[in-house]
Amino acid sequence: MNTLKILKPHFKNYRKEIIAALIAIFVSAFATLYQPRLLENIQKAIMADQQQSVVRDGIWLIVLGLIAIVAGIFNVYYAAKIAQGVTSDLREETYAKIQSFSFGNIEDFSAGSLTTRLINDMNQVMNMIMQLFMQLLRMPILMVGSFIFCIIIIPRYWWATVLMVALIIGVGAIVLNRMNSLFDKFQVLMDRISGQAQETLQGVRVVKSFNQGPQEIKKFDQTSDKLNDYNITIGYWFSAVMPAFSMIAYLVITLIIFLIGRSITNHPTDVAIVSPFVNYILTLLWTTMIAGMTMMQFARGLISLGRIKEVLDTEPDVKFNDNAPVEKLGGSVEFDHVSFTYPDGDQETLKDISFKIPANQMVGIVGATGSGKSTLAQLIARLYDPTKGEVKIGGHNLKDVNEKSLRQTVSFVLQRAVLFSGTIASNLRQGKSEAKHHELQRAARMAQAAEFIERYNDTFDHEVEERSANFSGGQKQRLSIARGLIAKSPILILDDSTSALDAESEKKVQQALEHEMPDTTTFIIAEKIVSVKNADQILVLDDGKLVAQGTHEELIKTSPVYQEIYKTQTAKESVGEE
Ligand SMILES: Nc1ncnc2c1ncn2[C@@H]1O[C@H](COP(=O)(O)OP(=O)(O)OP(=O)(O)O)[C@@H](O)[C@H]1O
Repeated sequence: MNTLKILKPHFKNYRKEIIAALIAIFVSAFATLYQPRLLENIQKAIMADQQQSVVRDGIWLIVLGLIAIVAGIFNVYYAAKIAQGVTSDLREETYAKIQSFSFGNIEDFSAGSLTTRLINDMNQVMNMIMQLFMQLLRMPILMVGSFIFCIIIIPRYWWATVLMVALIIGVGAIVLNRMNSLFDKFQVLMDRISGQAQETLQGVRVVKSFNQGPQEIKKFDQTSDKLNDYNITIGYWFSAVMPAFSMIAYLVITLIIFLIGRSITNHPTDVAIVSPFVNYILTLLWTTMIAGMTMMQFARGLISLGRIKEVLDTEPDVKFNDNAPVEKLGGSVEFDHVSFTYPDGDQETLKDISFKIPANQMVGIVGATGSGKSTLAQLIARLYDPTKGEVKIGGHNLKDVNEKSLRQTVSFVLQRAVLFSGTIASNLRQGKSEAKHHELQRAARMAQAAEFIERYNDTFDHEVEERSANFSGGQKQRLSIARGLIAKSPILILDDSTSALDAESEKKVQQALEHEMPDTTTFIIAEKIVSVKNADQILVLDDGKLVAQGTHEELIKTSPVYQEIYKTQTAKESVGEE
């Protein structure tokens, strides 16, 4: 029930709709309940030959029927409005929360799981709210009402009604219990099958190029078959339980008719109560069944709501200081005894790193694969916080700054170029929303992207398809570099961002950075030393430690790690040349 609390603030926005839905529930329930009573009156009036009463109650019967229909329509309308509105607000709240998450938070949940929660779980919650305002509140009224009327109509046989309710609840509880465990397993398999489909479709190129299609189909089929088995078992239970409930109800009805038949000479008007009694008993039967099914759906909705609550209850593990002024922080970068362990890691990825970089320098970061280069860069952009030590930009500890200040100061071009569906312009403007056309042109020219953009008839308005499937790896990298350059931030990080560029283009990008952005501190993470040879200084990482710092000329003389990397790379190149 604690879980339901997260809906409370959202329900407050739909007070009027909730009141309207509740009124509709009461009206439709009352109208439904009172119709058999009118039927009883009509039958009694017919038996007593009271023509006027027959007409009057007949008209009332029709009016009540119409009221029930109209109230039912209103009920569905308002229930849908509340369910859709509340879910949409909750989805927006959850999405905003996810946006505040650090990389670490997102990795903890996994991006796939967060997507499932935002879409599948939200749908379950929507159904749950819809059921709450359509069935869950209406069914108890109808159940209690028809139970009471059953007893009022034939008080001397009250025990028959009680017997039926007891039997139905008993059988229902056994089935509900069994169904719940089946639904749990069903849900787990559903998650698995959607995960499998998502993974395979996202990696469709790998699947096809390694001819993994048949294996993937087999894996998918296995899960799908299991899902089918559960579906069939659930179907069996359903197909057995409905007739069982009906059988119980009809046994009770037969019993009552038998008992009434036996005493009809003493109570001749009892003929008129048979049909309303049957009506109430059947209402009691179907409302109990619907209540049971609704409760099952509600339970599934609660599980989904719990999964959403987990997201909302998670505190972002990187918190910014909203009270600090929004300003550009300056271009100097300092690491003061920084160590870092990934949230799910068991050993330090960065170990006691200290360095100071003055503003406007070009800095290379080199080291073997896995030595911690990207991790170090991510700490400058505060995608993670150091486990020990401090990272400072322009003399400010990053823990004390406003998020806007940091984003205005640091532009990060990631190792894997990611573009969003839209246009080339909309992607570049993610770096600076108000960028003018000439600024787009300038950034594209510096990133060596202008040439291929100009070839499109619609240039910067050219469409970027979903997952940027209509661009080559090199084109994506150039566009993502242009996006990083557009804001002219004081600090620019290029994390192996030129790896898909040919040597000539890479050189041109670097020259453009040097000449056109002299007021920028640029970090270039590179696999190849040749990419950073001209940097003002180079940081050399080895197994998470900063083992050397200096210019290429200095390092080639003093750093064994650097010499080793350089030797291997030049040896490879000369073998390649031969
Ligand atoms: N998100 C993560 N969670 C846990 N461990 C990680 C994560 N990202 C990287 N690591 C680990 O941290 C270490 C350093 O990774 P990092 O990406 O910083 O290296 P790198 O020097 O940039 O490598 P490369 O040159 O291959 O890009 C690696 O051992 C890697 O397995």
